[in-house]
Amino acid sequence: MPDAKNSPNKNSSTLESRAAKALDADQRAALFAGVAGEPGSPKPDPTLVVDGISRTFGGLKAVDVAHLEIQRGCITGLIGPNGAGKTTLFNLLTGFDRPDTGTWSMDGQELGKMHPHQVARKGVVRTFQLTKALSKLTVLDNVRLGATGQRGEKILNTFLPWTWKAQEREVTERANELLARFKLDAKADDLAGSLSGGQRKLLEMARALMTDPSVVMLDEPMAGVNPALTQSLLGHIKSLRDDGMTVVFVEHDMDVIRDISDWVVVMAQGSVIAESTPEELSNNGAVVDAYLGSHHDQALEFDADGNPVGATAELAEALKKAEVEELAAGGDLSEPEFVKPDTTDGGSHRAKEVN
Ligand SMILES: Nc1ncnc2c1ncn2[C@@H]1O[C@H](COP(=O)(O)OP(=O)(O)OP(=O)(O)O)[C@@H](O)[C@H]1O
Repeated sequence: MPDAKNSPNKNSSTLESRAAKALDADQRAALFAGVAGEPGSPKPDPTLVVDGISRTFGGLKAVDVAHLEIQRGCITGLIGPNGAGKTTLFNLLTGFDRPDTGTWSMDGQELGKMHPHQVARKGVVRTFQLTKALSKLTVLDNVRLGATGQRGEKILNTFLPWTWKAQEREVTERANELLARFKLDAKADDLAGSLSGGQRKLLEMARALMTDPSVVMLDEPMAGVNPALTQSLLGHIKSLRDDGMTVVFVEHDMDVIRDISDWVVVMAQGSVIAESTPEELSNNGAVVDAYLGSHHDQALEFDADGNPVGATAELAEALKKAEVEELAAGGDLSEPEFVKPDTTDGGSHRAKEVN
C-alpha cells in the first residue's frame, strides 16, 4: 500500500482540487484591481510573504527588501537591471543562500533556516538561470531525481524492498507523465547532455514539478531558448497557473513580461523599487530610470562601416531626436570650445575653456 505522505502521486486529489480553484483572467484582473502599485503593497490572498530580508557580499548590499507579498494562483514577473539582486533573492527564499536578516513564509509557515530540499517539501521549488541537468544521466533519470522523501532512502526500508520498489514505480510513472506534459517523452532515454537549451529548460521544469509544488520560481526560463521554443515555454508557464500554482519568474524581455504576468515586481540595487500591473509598467518613471541607468555604461557597438548597431543605434537615434527637440525649442547645441592643453605652465595639462 503506497505511503500517501511520501508518494510522488500522493496528491492527485490535491492536484485536482487546486486546479479546480485556478483563477481565470477576469478573476485575476479583479484581484489586482484594488492593489496599490507601490513597493511592498499588500495582496488580497498572498502565499509568500517576505519581511526585512537582506544579504550583503563584502560591502555590497545585494538584497535589501523591506516587504514583499506574492499573490496566490497568479504569475508574478520579477524584473530589474543586471545585478539588481533577483537571483540572490531567489537563492535566499529557496534555501540556497542564507540572509543576514529577514523572515519569509508560505501560507504562514516560516521557511527561513530551511535547506533547499526542506523548502521544496513545503511546496516552494525553483529552477536556475543556468540549467542544472546532469548531462551523463538520461532525461528520465534527471526528472526522477526531482522526487524527494523517498522511502528507499531510509535505512529500515532497505530491509523492506517491496516498499521502495512500489515507490520506484510511482516515481517513474510520475516522471513519465511530466515528460509527456513537456513533450520530452520521446527523449526519455536520451542523455540529458544531448538536449537543446530550450529542452533543458523544460527538463528543469519537469523535475521541479516532481514534488507537486504550490509555488514555482523560474529564474530566466527563456534565456538561451530559440524562438521556436519560446511560445511553447510560455504556454507551459501559463499551464502551471491553470493548474492553480503560483509562479514567480525572472525575465528581461518586456514583451514576455506583458504577455504572461498578472503582476510585476521591479528590483534595482537590491530593493523593490516598483510594483504594478504589466499594463502600467511603462508609465512608471522608477522603472524607466532603473533600466536607463543600467545602460549608461553599456559598451558602444559599431559595424565595419562605423555605423552604430543594436542598442548603440537606438541610443544614437534617441540623441538625434533630443537634439532636434532642443533646436526646435530654440536651444543651442554648440559645444564649449577647448584649446589644446597649455604645456608651458610647468607641466599642467589642464584644458582651458574659451568663452
Ligand atoms: N556569491 C556572490 N559573491 C559576491 N557577490 C555576489 C554573489 N552573488 C551575487 N553577487 C552580487 O550581488 C549583486 C546581485 O546579483 P544577482 O545575481 O542577484 O543580480 P540579478 O538581478 O539576478 O542579475 P542578472 O539579471 O544579471 O542575473 C551583483 O552585484 C552580484 O555581483
